Amino acid sequence: MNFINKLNAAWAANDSLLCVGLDPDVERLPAQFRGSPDGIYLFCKEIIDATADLACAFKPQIAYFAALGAEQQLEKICAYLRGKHAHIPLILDAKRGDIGATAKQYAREAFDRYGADAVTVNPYMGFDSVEPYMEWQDRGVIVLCRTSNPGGSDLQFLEVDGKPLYQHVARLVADKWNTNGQCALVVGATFPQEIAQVRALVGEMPLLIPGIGAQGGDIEATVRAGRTDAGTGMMINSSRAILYAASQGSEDFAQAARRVAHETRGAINVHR
Ligand SMILES: O=C(O)c1cc(=O)[nH]c(=O)n1[C@@H]1O[C@H](COP(=O)(O)O)[C@@H](O)[C@H]1O
Repeated sequence: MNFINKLNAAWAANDSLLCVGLDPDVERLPAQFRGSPDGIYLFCKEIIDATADLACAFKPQIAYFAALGAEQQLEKICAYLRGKHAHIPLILDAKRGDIGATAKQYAREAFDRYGADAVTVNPYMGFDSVEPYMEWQDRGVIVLCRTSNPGGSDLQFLEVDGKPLYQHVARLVADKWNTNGQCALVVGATFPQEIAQVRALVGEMPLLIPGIGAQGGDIEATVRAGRTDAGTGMMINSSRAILYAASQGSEDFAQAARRVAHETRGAINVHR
């Protein structure tokens, strides 16, 4: 099943637009996982099992693994997801962007090494830097458009031909790059007005929307701006607010993650 079909199926099966982000910061892991050679994997595995029926996608962020030389644990997490929760899309958050020959290697990393259903990429270097990912026609290519961070405005808000740059990215991806129907866009929950602008430009294209939870994005405004007529169209990501939901020592971390994931899915669904 290709990425878009798998996403549609997961939206329906779990009645969820919530993407659970896997950003395992060793400093914040419960004590039993710190210092253990497989600790990151084991922590993420418990989070995954605690939230798999509440999520429409899982999104591991590669930097948390690469910084520690812990790619083998990421490989194990991806293999576990593909085996035990094969119906939930696996998005590798890598935000790659490079010349075509190098992009091909990044695509092999995301799709062959980690077996991801989709990967995040940066459009700054243009179509030939994104095209290599599209050779994997059954996978998703999720292009940064209007990112959630304040500094995203430095470039993405620059006016070009009377429109902010992020709108050109949205149009370019929707009208030209998405030849195989496998693209999605990243738009931050911290900018609901821009989510609405992007939705108006790209029709039903799925949007990956990080920025609720730890970054403070407004769930109601996000959902109202980004939903499609079918009440779907979004992968609304939360990472730290779910991973580190347990208050110091007083609550089991996996139960706390489940509680917050459940509340977040509910808060999203109220406005769909
Ligand atoms: O591509 C992303 O996932 C992404 C894009 C963006 O504009 N903003 C953003 O926060 N992200 C990622 O989404 C996650 C947000 O994490 P929390 O703020 O902890 O929910 C991190 O893994 C970020 O790298």
